[in-house]
Amino acid sequence: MSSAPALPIVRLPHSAGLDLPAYETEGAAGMDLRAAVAADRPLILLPGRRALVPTGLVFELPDGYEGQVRPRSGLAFKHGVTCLNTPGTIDSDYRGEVKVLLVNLGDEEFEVTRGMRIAQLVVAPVTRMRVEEHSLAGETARGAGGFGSTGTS
Ligand SMILES: O=c1ccn([C@H]2C[C@H](O)[C@@H](COP(=O)(O)OP(=O)(O)OP(=O)(O)O)O2)c(=O)[nH]1
Ligand SMILES: [Mg+2]
Repeated sequence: MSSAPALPIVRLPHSAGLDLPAYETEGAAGMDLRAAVAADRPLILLPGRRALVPTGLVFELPDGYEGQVRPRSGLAFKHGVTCLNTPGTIDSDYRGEVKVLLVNLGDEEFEVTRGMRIAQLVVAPVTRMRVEEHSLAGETARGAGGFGSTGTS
């Protein structure tokens, strides 16, 4: 990982003392993001409700990359807690605090505590295209078929 591109991160006061996002294993694709809620005020996520959870961090993603905020499968499996807008998109020119939009799809309330690993950030290259308007779409074998047009067997 020493040759990996640098990801500059600015820490906001409310994430003081929290571990920075980190890859938990050698081959992990995502670095886990931690909740920067107050230690004495955990966030209670009632069933069916959503909340924007602060990370207390500003990312300066290098030009040509995006951040994808993705759910953690453990939280989803054990508690029904996931990211509502998955994957959340962090633009390389975004200089605000990265937040995680959690939703509780389970049937019990869920407590988000300070430092809890609530989501993971995957950094991916972005391809941007120049949009050109045309009057006719080129022909292909598929044509307009979709939504199961090729059958199930
Ligand atoms: O899970 C997320 C998704 C987005 N963002 C931040 C970073 C991103 O660059 C910005 C805008 O996100 P997006 O483009 O998805 O939201 P929008 O509704 O289109 O807002 P905008 O009009 O600001 O682009 O919000 C987060 O912190 N967490
Ligand atoms: Mg947008």
